[in-house]
Amino acid sequence: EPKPKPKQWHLGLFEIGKPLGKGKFGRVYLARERATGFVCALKVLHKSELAAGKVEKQVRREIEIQSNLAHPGLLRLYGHFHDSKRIFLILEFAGKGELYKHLRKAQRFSEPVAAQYIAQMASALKYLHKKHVIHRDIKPENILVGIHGEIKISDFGWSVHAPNNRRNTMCGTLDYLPPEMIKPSREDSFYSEKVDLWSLGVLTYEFLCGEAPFEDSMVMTQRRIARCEMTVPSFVSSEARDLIKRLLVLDPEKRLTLEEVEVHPWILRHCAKKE
Ligand SMILES: Cn1ncc2ncnc(NCCc3cnc(NC(=O)Nc4cccc(C(F)(F)F)c4)s3)c21
Repeated sequence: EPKPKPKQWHLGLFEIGKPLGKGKFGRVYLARERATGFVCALKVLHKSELAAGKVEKQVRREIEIQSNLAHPGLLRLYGHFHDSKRIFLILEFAGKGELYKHLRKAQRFSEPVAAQYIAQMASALKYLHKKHVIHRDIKPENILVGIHGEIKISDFGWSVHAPNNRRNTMCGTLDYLPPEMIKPSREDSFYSEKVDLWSLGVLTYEFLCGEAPFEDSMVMTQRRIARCEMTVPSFVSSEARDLIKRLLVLDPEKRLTLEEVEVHPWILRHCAKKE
């Protein structure tokens, strides 16, 4: 049936609350829709900054991609609107904020906690990949925590439809990028959803060790990723080590599938589904 006509959102509909964080492109505020009391997060982007960063079309793509997604493990984008100078993203509010802050505070997560988070990531990524969307920017900074401690993958600014050989100038940390995105074997090389599986491996390592496996200088990081050179500390259990090793595989096709992640012994041991 025809999609209901989206409401005409505008800033006056919201009461703006405390700042929740600031990213590279603008700030996020707690907000409440006056008419309904509905609490959300409002991300304010300045058109001039987006133009300067040449990322307007990425924001448009994010809005388009996100408007078709609805999963508890993905932070919802409910709508957007703009005025002369700014674009506003109306986002689901994640009550427990940014996961990376919890990780830095705890230094590293216990194996049961890390396994629960990775299982939730796998479930959310399964939904995303079924929609042929690759996130491409899975890292602690892009994961939020809901009021019940559940994870929410957020910021689809770098997501694309698979398969994709778009070679955007990636900005920010290389730590999470798979080899095929750092040094595509051939000019027209395509990469697939498998890039998110590599990042899931990096995330598992960082949850358990408190730092990324290939952290190093820019050049060294690229070389270590390309050669998959990393060592897993001895305090990491052999089952967790096995999962990391089966995700951080150079050949994308040889990485575990999300289904295999969900039934990996390390995941099953810590996330026994309540029968
Ligand atoms: C901190 N915090 N605490 C609680 C909480 N609850 C909800 N949200 C929070 N924070 C906002 C999380 C985001 C979700 N979606 C985003 N999307 C985006 O920022 N897109 C975007 C912008 C500019 C440029 C580009 C581009 F094109 F360059 F990629 C892409 S940011 C919260």
